[in-house]
Amino acid sequence: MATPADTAVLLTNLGSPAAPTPAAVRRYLGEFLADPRIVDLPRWLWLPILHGIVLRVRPRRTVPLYRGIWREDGAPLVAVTRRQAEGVAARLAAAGLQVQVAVAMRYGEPGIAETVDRLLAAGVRRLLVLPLYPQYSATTVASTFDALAAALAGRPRLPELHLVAGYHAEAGYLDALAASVREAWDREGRAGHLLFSFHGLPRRYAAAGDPYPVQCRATAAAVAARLGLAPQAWSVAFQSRFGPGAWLEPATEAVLAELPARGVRTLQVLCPGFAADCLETLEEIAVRGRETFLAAGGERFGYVPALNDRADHLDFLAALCARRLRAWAPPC
Ligand SMILES: C=CC1=C(C)c2cc3[nH]c(cc4nc(cc5[nH]c(cc1n2)c(C)c5CCC(=O)O)C(CCC(=O)O)=C4C)c(C)c3C=C
Ligand SMILES: [Fe+2]
Ligand SMILES: [Fe+2]
Repeated sequence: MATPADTAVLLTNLGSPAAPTPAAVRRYLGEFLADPRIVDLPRWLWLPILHGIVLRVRPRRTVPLYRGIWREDGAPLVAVTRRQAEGVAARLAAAGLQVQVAVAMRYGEPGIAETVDRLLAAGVRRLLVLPLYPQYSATTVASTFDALAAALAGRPRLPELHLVAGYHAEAGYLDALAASVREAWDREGRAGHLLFSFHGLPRRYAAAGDPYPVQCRATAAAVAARLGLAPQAWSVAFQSRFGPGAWLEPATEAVLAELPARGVRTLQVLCPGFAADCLETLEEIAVRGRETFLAAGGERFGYVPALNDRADHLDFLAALCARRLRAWAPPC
């Protein structure tokens, strides 16, 4: 079945600074951390802290980390998302679906507003938005929706919209994760433990009804079942804690420091919540996480890369889009 050419698929992800420089990191963090979905403190309290302290201090720490992961084609997260879009576009075309596939970042470039403007100017009347966050969170998926709504505000003519609000239990996603672990086992041997590390979240967001931690645990359990892992051979932890206050536990950093004392000498870490490798995986886990585990007495540490542009990942993402597009009744 052919879908009209006035249909577009928009793949979105979080975004990265435009360059690994203090000014670019400050600009990116300023946009990111001013999002009330990310930091829900009252504006009168948070904005002076953000501008007076965080944006002065944090770039000093993270610019060198971004420099360490930067590649010829820029920030890994953005470069990988572009490759994902190319792969999804090729697969949808091969399946007979005539759609444009575009990329936008929630923070930084290319922005959601400019991308939506461009698509609408090109005649797009139906927009399928796929935020590349497998586990739903208000901080990510709902924030993407907010940006989309802002981009459309005041327009006389809105497109039809479809938002994919997570895919944590989709078989194609879980199969690709399990395959990526099996390939790591073939490459470097099977470690004594598999740690599933997800990006963390303030505990009060989960208490207010964000299903994110429940979905993270469900994803991990489903992958562990596919791999036939015994209960003691895997566990879940949450990384990338930011600021004071209680975040989801256990913290990845603490688990990495404790595992050797619990008899785990060889470890592999999988980060299923990240559709593309980024600062939080390539630096926080693959570099700093490794150091923490080895310094605590661990002997072998392996980071299993994100699904990135693996063929099975792109097959799954394209199939997900195709299913939603085909179920979308033609406009009257
Ligand atoms: C209160 C702060 C933060 C919340 C809540 C949060 C949720 C959240 N983030 C991701 C995915 C990513 N986060 C990334 C970087 C990053 N995250 C925060 C803070 C919060 N995230 C900061 C300040 C940063 C920037 C880096 C730093 O200064 O430490 C990234 C990587 C970006 C990159 O450029 O590579 C991703 C991806 C999810 C999935 C999530 C909620 C579930
Ligand atoms: Fe984050
Ligand atoms: Fe981090």
